[in-house]
Amino acid sequence: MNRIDLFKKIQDKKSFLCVGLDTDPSKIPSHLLKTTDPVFEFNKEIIDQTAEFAVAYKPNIAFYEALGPKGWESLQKTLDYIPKEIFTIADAKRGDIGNTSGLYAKAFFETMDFDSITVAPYMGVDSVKPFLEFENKWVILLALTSNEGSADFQLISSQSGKPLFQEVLEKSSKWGNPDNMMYVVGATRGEKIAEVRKIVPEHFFLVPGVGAQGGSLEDVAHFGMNSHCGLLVNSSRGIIYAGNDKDFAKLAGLEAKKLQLEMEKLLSKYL
Ligand SMILES: O=c1ccn([C@@H]2O[C@H](COP(=O)(O)O)[C@@H](O)[C@H]2O)c(=O)[nH]1
Repeated sequence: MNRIDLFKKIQDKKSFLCVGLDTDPSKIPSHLLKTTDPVFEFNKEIIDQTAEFAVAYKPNIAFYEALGPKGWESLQKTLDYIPKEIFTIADAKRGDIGNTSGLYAKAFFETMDFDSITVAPYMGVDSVKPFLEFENKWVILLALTSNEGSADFQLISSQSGKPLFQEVLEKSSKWGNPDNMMYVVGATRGEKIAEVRKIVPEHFFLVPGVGAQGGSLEDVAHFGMNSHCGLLVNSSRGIIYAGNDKDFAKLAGLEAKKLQLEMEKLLSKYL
């Protein structure tokens, strides 16, 4: 899916919602625990109830790999179940020396058919480029993350006097282009989102941190939206754990709808 297709989906659905599939077995409602694959059954019901409101799904890979081979199987089944027109993100935060990155890319883009993967920029150009060699696939590079610890490195001044996240954006935006690279920018970063937008006006941002982490959707749109929307805003726990009984998926659908309606208003306000 290219940037224009993604924008079209956003316009059609009046939504830039990404639903995070951070499926924790300890939070799965008890009636599903007797099925052969509770993680997949949970995801399936969540997808059924939220697909109408979402333009992307983001399974966080940690939740699946922690379960061993069975977890990878649940992940693959989940990926296969997501409707083909919805953008998929492997939130894996990979990146290593070139030949190893190449195999991470093969794992997520070929063995599994994700549209995109999150990548850490710390090891530099040769760790990121192998992911960019896959046609119609996207790298989503960590730029300014939503967690408190992001200040430890991302906000410190580099040799040039600029904060490190600015160096990451300026340098990495030359490795790819707005049609194969996005950036992770936390919803908790407020006005700093505008600083990121100034450096990379055309790129999409994947924005985690609304919902459970308390980031403001209004601020994200105000500081981050561009003429193609340029935003995929993720909520994981706030949606998928809206309920914990037999009606969990219905409640998740209602949460997704609530966010979609807010997004619809923001799209007509800023576009
Ligand atoms: O800066 C970042 C980068 C990634 N994440 C991930 O997004 C989701 C957020 O989950 P919520 O439950 O909506 O808080 C989760 O998978 C994180 O690992 C992030 O939060 N911040």
